[in-house]
Amino acid sequence: MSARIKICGFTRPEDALAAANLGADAIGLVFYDKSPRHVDIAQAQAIIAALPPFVSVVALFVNASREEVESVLAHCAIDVLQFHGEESAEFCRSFRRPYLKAVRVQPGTDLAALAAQYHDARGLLTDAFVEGAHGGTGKTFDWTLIPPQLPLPLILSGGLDEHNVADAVARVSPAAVDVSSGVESGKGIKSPSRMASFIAAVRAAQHSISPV
Ligand SMILES: O=C(O)c1ccccc1NCC(=O)[C@H](O)[C@H](O)COP(=O)(O)O
Repeated sequence: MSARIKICGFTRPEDALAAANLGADAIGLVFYDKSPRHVDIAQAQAIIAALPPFVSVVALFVNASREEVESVLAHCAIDVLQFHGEESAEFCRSFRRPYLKAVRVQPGTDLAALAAQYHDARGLLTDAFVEGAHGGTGKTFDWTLIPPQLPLPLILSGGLDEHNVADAVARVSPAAVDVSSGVESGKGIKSPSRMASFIAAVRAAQHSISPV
């Protein structure tokens, strides 16, 4: 299986279209108003409208209320929910949509227990633990903290870029990789050349692992 690629934190339709044309499988929209990559519903609708078919749209929340999540679902064509805060499994599954649970990994994080807790998630997204931040930090974490066999698909995230993603794919064999800062020219502004280099690095790493 080739690693799928999600690029997160779009604020402009043209960047999302460029990502899709370069081969990204999914784009992420941040509905968290403390993020520099935050989008409102109107911005999200414009970004989604720019996408070609078969690119998944992931809506990201940090400890949002039920009403906030439902409002986004009512107004935007969202394929997958991504929860980046302390949301319970019961809350995550209550929307009856595919969801990802993000986990900020540090020594002592029990990923196997979290995979059991969020067993109906489409995947566990592992991100770096940075005090006071919920994501989008551009920081990596110690990938050896990831157990070799998790019962959920692993989406590797946190500080990935065009220089380290091939090594990450070779070491961790994730089901997917997720990137935000590492393909930007500024907060929320995605660089087409960095996105192209990132995607090429993932594909090259995959090819060297399984050439056919
Ligand atoms: O992107 C943000 O600003 C953000 C803020 C709060 C919670 C999550 C956020 N992003 C979530 C993502 O999926 C990022 O892609 C992930 O954290 C990795 O970010 P980076 O290390 O910058 O590649």
